[in-house]
Amino acid sequence: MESTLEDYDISPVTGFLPSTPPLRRLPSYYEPWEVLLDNFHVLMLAGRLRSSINKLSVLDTNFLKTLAEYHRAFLVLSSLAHGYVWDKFDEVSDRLPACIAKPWVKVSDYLGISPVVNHAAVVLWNWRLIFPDKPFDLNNLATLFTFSNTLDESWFYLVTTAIEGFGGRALTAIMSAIHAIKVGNNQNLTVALRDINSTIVDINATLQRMHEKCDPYVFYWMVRPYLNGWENEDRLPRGLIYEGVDGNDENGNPIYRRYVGASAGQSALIQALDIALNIEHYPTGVKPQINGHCPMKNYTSGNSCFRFDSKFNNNDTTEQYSPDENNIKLQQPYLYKIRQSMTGRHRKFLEDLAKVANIRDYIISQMGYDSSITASSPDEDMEMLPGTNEMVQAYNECLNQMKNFRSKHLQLVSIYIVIQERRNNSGSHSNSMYYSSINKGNVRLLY
Ligand code: HEM
Repeated sequence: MESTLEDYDISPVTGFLPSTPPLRRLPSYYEPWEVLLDNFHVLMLAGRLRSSINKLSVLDTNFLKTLAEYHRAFLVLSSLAHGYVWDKFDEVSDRLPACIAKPWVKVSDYLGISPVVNHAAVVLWNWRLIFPDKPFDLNNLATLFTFSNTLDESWFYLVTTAIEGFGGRALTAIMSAIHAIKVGNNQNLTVALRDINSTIVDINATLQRMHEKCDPYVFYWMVRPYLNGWENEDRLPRGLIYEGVDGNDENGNPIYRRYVGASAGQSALIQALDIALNIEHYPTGVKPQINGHCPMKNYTSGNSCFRFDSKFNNNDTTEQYSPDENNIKLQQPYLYKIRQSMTGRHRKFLEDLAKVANIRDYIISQMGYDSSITASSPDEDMEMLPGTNEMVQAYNECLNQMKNFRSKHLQLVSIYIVIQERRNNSGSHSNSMYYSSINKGNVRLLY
């Protein structure tokens, strides 16, 4: 791994969030974008968002200088692009004009992400402190932009932003755990594990607050449609044309791009915790062939699950600590795919972390456990380690809290998606042309 968290654009205080609040306005050259965003909701209501965007000239991204400016530009362009494509009062557009598409692709390339709305745009780079002199806290956060102009949408993002805010503590503790292992200090490892545990406890308590101010109806019908991408999307079966970017194929037909939209599954923080604790995701139906189990997390049509890598109980430490990249890639396309929506530096952090994350392996080797403890247990989501040793207990507590996270999250999926979807299927929204057309009976995997 590179030496410090900062090398990966990670703050030891704010984690994957920028260390200072995101920029609220781009330099004056980009005022035409900003003015459109200022007027986003009124223009959409007046049926003039698309025509106003069509009138923009193509601006040069070379005037963007700082990382904060790139983040802001990505948020602005993503918002305008998704407003343009999914305009609530118009037919879906399968083409994005060059004035948005060209700079958006350039900004995305710079950041190492796909040109489609993502977790980084709406969560990591979309907040401000209401009282700048007061601490970062859910009760002191506001969003910079929402598609639906509702408080519910703001709350939906801000709960997730607040969760990301625990990243500084979590990642610092993960790094200390890895260091403690390197120097063989079990006491420090135990302390670090307790710190990791306490951040997951805080994450879970914050996740629970989603219900407070985000109405499932508003989320499902008014927010989620804008967070759609253009992959496996009924209304954009071929994807989206980024005009002025890709040109035509050999037959003279325009080239389409396909990307999935935003999901907090793109949170590098949750993946970092999984990696550090040796919890791994597998998509539905792709159970690993090695021993261990893969309990299905029932996200209706889009199941996602996690398990431990059971290679850990091998005394050959070289094997233990060097995951087989090909094996992982084959088994975890889901995990790798959503990483395309993380910035290049954050993605690199997860890759490097996976190479050195060995907490579970280390504890097992210290405790002298034999291979029988890796046997899968069909009734358990997470395989706790046996024994009352305080280091083992501290590790097991982390697992317990991750289990709690998944269980609380599953409840959110049920309330905010599955139940809403059922209502849709039962026809309770059938009087709305718009709403009934946006989801034709499919439960989308992403928000
Ligand atoms: C109303 C709130 C939420 C809903 C309806 C929701 C829905 C979903 C759905 C449908 C998935 C499966 C698609 C996918 O795997 O990308 C998913 C995955 C995921 N979501 Fe959420 N989510 C919500 C809030 C959150 C929050 C606040 C977080 C915190 C960071 C989060 C973290 C994750 C993670 C890490 C995954 C990947 C699967 C996993 O690790 O278990 N979600 N979410």
